[in-house]
Amino acid sequence: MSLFERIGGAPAVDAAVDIFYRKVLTDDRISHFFDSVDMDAQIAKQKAFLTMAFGGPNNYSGKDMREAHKHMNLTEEHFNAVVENLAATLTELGVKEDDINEIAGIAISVKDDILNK
Ligand code: HEM
Repeated sequence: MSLFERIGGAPAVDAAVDIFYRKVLTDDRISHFFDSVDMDAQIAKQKAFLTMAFGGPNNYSGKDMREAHKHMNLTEEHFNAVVENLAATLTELGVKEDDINEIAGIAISVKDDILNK
């Protein structure tokens, strides 16, 4: 069973991304990055991206991670804040610790791209 199926499929990813961005937008460390972002579009892209990253159906047609974040001057602290908000969201939704660790590992695997290193 894929990670996508284990955590509860599309309804679980939908719930997770909605709660995740609510947290991000109230997190002073990172909310400013989203000031002029169309959040409905962002939420849709993130749902498609995470679905693909978790081994679900691949309908992601957005930018690759390096291209998407290139001009933001993101630091390790920004990256860690995002992962923290994602892990807190998954914990709230009752996702098992092993699965959260696997998801954190996926996030870390794209870290150098996100930070443009
Ligand atoms: C594991 C880490 C991350 C993942 C998987 C991720 C994923 C994505 C995806 C899929 C997009 C849409 C790309 C597109 O427009 O086609 C995006 C855009 C964006 N990301 Fe991330 N991201 C991550 C980390 C971060 C961090 C650390 C920040 C800032 C704190 C950030 C801020 C943004 C912003 C502001 C956009 C919108 C760009 C725009 O529409 O102008 N992301 N991200």
